[in-house]
Parts: sequence; structure tokens; C-alpha cells
Amino acid sequence: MLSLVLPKGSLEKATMQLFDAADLTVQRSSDRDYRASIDDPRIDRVRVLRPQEIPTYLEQGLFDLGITGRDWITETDADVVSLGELKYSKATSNPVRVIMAVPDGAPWQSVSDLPEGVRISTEFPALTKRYLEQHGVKATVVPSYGATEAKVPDIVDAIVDLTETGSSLRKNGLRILDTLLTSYTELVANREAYENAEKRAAMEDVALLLQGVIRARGTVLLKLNVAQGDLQDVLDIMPAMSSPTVTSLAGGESNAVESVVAKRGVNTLIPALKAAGAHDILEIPIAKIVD
Ligand SMILES: Nc1ncnc2c1ncn2[C@@H]1O[C@H](COP(=O)(O)OP(=O)(O)OP(=O)(O)O)[C@@H](O)[C@H]1O
Ligand SMILES: O=P(O)(O)OC[C@H]1O[C@H](OP(=O)(O)OP(=O)(O)O)[C@H](O)[C@@H]1O
Ligand SMILES: [Mg+2]
Repeated sequence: MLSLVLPKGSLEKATMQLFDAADLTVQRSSDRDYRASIDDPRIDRVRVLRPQEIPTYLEQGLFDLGITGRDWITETDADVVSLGELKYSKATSNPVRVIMAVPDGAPWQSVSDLPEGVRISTEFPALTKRYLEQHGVKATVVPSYGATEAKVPDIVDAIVDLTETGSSLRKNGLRILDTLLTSYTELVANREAYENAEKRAAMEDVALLLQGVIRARGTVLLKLNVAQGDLQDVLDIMPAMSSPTVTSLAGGESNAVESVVAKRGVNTLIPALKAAGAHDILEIPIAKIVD
């Protein structure tokens, strides 16, 4: 029923892993196979294409639903409907930022210090021109097809590029002057398809599954048993999404406690629970959390 377009490139691997974990496994013969399929009654066509082109294809109705970055939605200014941010990037769960950067030793401290005629290389010419106009800077914007950081200072004076971990900026001796945009990966739809009740319901199902996986990342389920006399001590240190579930065990004197907790911190939490009187402690991975 839905046609789906997924991003090739930076987001490809993380997107395929996300769909797999959401029980929407993308099937294709190799990573060179751009015509894929998903064994799901709601999805009838899957293509893998460049994220730069995805907003325009969605706007034109060539696909119903797609995944791309907010950076490309802004750059193309495509009229699409967002079903929400999907919090993953190439390497982390953090957003990427579109930044303006200059060489470490350059004299400029803010965008308004840039002199007339300054040369700026970028993969985002439309976004960059809009930004420069807002700040009253008259610049020459030079389109880049990648390796943008390598072009300063000999080819251009400054760049507008993406940063995620910051490692490319550091390696090339660059300093951030300003952030133009913070960009998450997004689930986006064609407007007309979104207005169709059946298609919208299918889109919302897909969104729920994907968000369920993202929400579960970094969390685990802890289950333990504790004697009545130690229950309060255990509850005092047990974190929870809302509050821990406590069930009394057959026979009276003992309780089972379960709670969803952050994976980070479990290394100190489990020994602390044990010291507070908990026993039979289980740590269980969680595949999805749906609110
Ligand atoms: N660390 C990252 N670097 C670049 N793009 C990222 C990163 N993390 C997430 N993205 C997102 O991925 C999309 C860019 O994907 P694209 O396929 O162009 O990757 P790419 O690595 O730039 O490809 P190429 O290697 O051909 O330049 C953008 O929407 C961008 O926001
Ligand atoms: O902050 P970091 O974690 O270093 O990531 C950001 C870098 O990744 C992207 O480059 P990409 O791999 O797309 O190469 P490209 O410049 O050739 O497009 C982006 O354009 C930055 O150069
Ligand atoms: Mg790139």
C-alpha cells in the first residue's frame, strides 16, 4: 500500500539496522541492490536513493513515505509532512549540525566579521545563501561535492558543512563560527498520501514501530526478588520509567520487583540492589518500548 524510499550513504547502515529491529527487515540481494522489499502488508515498494533527492521525490508524489535528514528538507525547501524525528545519525544517536567553520587562526569571531566577497564552500548552497542574506554578508558561495573541510584556506576562506562527532573539523584545523541548523533524521511523507486515512494509518504504524525501537535503545528490564523487610531499601534506589512493578510472591514473605532502567549505570545499580537485599536479579534486553 505504501511506497517507501530509504537513504543510501551515511544513514544507510543505521537505517537498515533500525528497520530490522522494528520487524520491518529490508530485503535485498546486496548493498548495491537499490530495489528492495519489506515483508509487510502495509509496504508494497521500497527503493534506496540519495537522501539529497528524497524530499523532492516525496513532494512530487513519487513515494508516499521516506527517511532523510532535516538538512536536506531545509536545503530543498520541499513541501512534505514530517511524522517526527528519528533520533539516529551515522555514528551516534545525536543530531548532526550544519555549521560554518573557518581556519583556527582566522581573525573572524562571528559571521558578521566576514568581509565582502568571502568565499564559502558548501554542499548546502541554498541554505547557506539564505543564512548569509539574513546576516547581510555578501559572499561567493562555491558548491562542494564533498571533502569540504580540505578546501580551506587555499581554495576558499570558510565552509558550511555537517559535523557529528567533530573529528573532521579537528583533523583539518577548523573552528566553528556558528550553527545554521541542527538536523535529525526524519520520517517524512507526501502531503496527499498523508491526507489519505488508510495510508496515514499505515504510516503511523511504521512510525510507532521505528520509534519503539529507538525509545528502547539504551534501556534494559531489571527483575529481582526481595524479602518484605528489604523491599523499601530496594525501591529507594530502583529507577523506573514510571514506578517499579511490585508483585508479591506465592507464600507471602517475598516480592518480585521489575523496572525499566537505563543501561548506563547498571554496572553500579546491580551491586547496589544486591547490597540492599535483592536476589535472583535478572537483566533483560528490551526490543521496543511503545508508550
Ligand atoms: N556523520 C554524518 N555525516 C554526514 N551525514 C550524516 C552524518 N550523520 C547523519 N548524516 C545525515 O545523512 C545524510 C547525508 O547522507 P549522504 O548519503 O549524503 O551521506 P554522505 O556520507 O555525505 O555520502 P557521501 O559519502 O557520498 O558524501 C544527511 O541527511 C545527513 O544529515
Ligand atoms: O563530525 P564528523 O563525525 O567528522 O562527521 C562529519 C563529516 O562527515 C561528512 O562527510 P562525508 O563522510 O559525507 O564525506 P564527504 O565530505 O566527502 O561528503 C560531513 O560532510 C563531514 O565532513
Ligand atoms: Mg558527504
